[in-house]
Amino acid sequence: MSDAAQFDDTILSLALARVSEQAALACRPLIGRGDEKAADQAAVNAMREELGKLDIAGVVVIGEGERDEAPMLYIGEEVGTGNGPGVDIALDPLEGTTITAKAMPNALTVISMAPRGTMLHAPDVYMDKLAVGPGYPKDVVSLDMSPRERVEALAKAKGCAPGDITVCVLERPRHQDAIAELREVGASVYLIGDGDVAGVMHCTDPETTGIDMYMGSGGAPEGVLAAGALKCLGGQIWGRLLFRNDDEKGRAAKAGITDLDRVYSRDEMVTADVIFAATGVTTGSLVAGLKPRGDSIETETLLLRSRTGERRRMTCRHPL
Ligand SMILES: O=P(O)(O)OC[C@H]1O[C@](O)(COP(=O)(O)O)[C@@H](O)[C@@H]1O
Repeated sequence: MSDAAQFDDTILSLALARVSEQAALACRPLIGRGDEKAADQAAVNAMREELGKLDIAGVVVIGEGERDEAPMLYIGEEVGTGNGPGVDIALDPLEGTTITAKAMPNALTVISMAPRGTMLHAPDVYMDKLAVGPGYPKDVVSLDMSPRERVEALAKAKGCAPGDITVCVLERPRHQDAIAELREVGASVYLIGDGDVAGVMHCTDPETTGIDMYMGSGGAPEGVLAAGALKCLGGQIWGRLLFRNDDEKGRAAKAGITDLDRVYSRDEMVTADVIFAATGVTTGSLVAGLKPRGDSIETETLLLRSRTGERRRMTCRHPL
C-alpha cells in the first residue's frame, strides 16, 4: 500500500495533538525566564520524545536546521518507530522563542504531517510571503504586485474600499517601505512582533481577526507550515525563497531546489492532504496559553485536517 493510502489522518491527528501538547507543556517552566535557547530546547526534546513513540516512518523535512547545526529534529532526521506509513513532518517546536522568554502573547508549538514526499523541503532561509483567506478568485493578488496593487486588487475582489483592508505584517525594519506604502493607500496595518504562522492563519477568518491579507518576509520553514494550515482552513499563500548569500543558495541546492526565483503556491508547498496541530504556550489570538488548573495544566490545541476540513479546538488537562 502506498504511503498516501496508509496515511490514516483520523488516528494520526490525535497523536499529533499529543506531540504538540507535550512540547508546549515542556516550555512552561521557561516562560518569562529570559532564556530563548532553553525554552526552544525544552520544546525540541519533548517533541522528539513524543514523535519517537508514534508508529510512523517519519522524516523531518522542516525542522530545527541542517544536520550539522541542529543536534535534534534536524532536516532529514528519521523519527517514529519505523512501523507505519512513511510521512513528511514539518515542525517548529516553539514558534516564538523570544516571546516565550519574555512571557509575551502568541507563542505556539506547531507541527504538521503529510504522506512521504509531499512537502516542500524548504531550506532555513527567508521567504517572501503573501496570503489571503478563502473565497477569492485564484491568484487574486501576487508577489509581483506592489503592496499598493495588492490592496487595490483585494479590495476590488472583496467589494470594499482599500481603506477597509487590513494587512498583517511582521514589524521589522526591512518592512518599513512596504508598511508606509500600505498606509498611503489607506490600508490598516496590523503589526506583529513575531509568529508569522499565526499571522498567515489569521487571514482565513477575517470576521474574527479583522485581518484580510498577510505579507512580508519571514522564515521559509514557517512558510511551509503556514501553507499546510491554509490547506486545512482554505485560503491562498504564495512564497518565494530569498537568499542573502551563496551559503544560503547552497542550502537550497542541497534541498534539491534548482529554480531559485520560483514562486510556490500553497498546493506546491504541500501537495497532498495534511494534518496540522498548534498548541498555545502563551495566550494568543489563535489559541489560549498554558493554564494552571489546580493540580493540572490545561492546554488548548487547534487540530486541523485538510481531507475532511475538520477544525477541532481541544482542551486537555494534564495532571502535574
Ligand atoms: O525574526 P526574523 O529574523 O525576522 O524572522 C522571522 C521569523 O521569526 C519568527 O517570528 C519566530 O520564529 P522562532 O521563534 O521560531 O525563531 C517566525 O514566525 C518568523 O517567520
